[in-house]
Amino acid sequence: MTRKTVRLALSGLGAIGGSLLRLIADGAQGTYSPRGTALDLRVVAAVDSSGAIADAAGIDPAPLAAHKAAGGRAVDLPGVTVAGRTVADLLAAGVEFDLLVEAGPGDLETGGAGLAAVRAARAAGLPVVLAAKAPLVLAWDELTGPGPAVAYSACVGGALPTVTLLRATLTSARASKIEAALNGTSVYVLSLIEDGLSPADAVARAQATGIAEPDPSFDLDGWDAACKLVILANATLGAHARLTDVDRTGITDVTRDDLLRARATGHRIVPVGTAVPNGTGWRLTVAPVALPADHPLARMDPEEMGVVVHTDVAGRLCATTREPDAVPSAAAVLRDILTTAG
Ligand SMILES: NC(=O)C1=CN([C@@H]2O[C@H](COP(=O)(O)OP(=O)(O)OC[C@H]3O[C@@H](n4cnc5c(N)ncnc54)[C@H](O)[C@@H]3O)[C@@H](O)[C@H]2O)C=CC1
Ligand SMILES: N[C@@H](CC=O)C(=O)O
Repeated sequence: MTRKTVRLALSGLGAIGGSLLRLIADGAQGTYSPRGTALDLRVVAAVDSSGAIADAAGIDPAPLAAHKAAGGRAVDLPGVTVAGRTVADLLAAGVEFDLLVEAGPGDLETGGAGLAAVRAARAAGLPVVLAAKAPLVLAWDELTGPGPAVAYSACVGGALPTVTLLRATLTSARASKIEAALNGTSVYVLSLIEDGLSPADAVARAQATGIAEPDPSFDLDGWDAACKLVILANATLGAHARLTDVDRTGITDVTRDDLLRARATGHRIVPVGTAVPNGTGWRLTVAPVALPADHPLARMDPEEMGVVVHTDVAGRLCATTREPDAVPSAAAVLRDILTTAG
């Protein structure tokens, strides 16, 4: 069996980055890639809002995760070299790595530090695994065009391999509609409000799980769902969509009375991203929708996300995933690392 060391740079050390570090510490080393190579994953660089750190011998992932979980700054971790503030600084300082994982906050205006990090890595010939969606949504053609690989399965429904599933299905069938409830925070928050929690308490509970965005309005106003719909539509329908193409309504105006009234008439209000053909392309919408109780997305439990694809000849395909915290998305990042580097 071939063994290969993969040197990782990890940008973003929060819920996703921390969970990934713990997965690596718990035994991802030696994990077999899809091509059968045994991979030894070594974190040689890490970046958070305090700056960039490096150690060519490897930064022990468990102490780094514990340091961050305790509120520490990366640059204060004992025994590492501080090498500037960004991924570009790491590269300029001669820090060598094989793959960048981008798990920092998203900036939907400019792409922010995340997009800059991805561009720096690719300019250096390095592949990238994304948890952050903003770089992909803003620079779709660039990041999916020629150049080093960019893997992004964690961006579109956590551990649920939505893109793989839809691409396989649509090889021999045409989609007449896609329905995607892929913002876990909105699904969870609406369920808690229906159970009687105040909106503020419901959001606080979602934040405590680690699934909410650093700024939860990114979830509640439908931005995260819109990003996921754009990525899904571009990756599987060839939609060439941008964020501005999505007709977006968040969940903040949905009240407990609305939720209970829907229940009383045999419905459930679910935040859904929908893609339907509009003659020339695809009409993309994100909105809370009252679905009949027997609809697959109405049957989800509060911690589930799901996707439904209606086709001409392959029937109606549904898939759901239960993700109570950020670990399944970190597992999706790990899956992309193994697939990309193995
Ligand atoms: N939490 C989840 O379940 C999922 C999150 N994502 C995406 O992954 C990304 C990270 O999410 P979380 O870990 O939940 O966020 P988080 O808020 O828990 O962590 C963000 C991390 O980024 C760091 N950071 C801030 N500014 C930075 C900069 N300029 N350069 C590098 N790092 C910087 C922070 O110090 C923190 O360590 C987001 O883009 C999110 O949309 C994707 C799938 C699931
Ligand atoms: N904030 C997101 C996390 C994953 O993308 C969500 O709630 O689904």
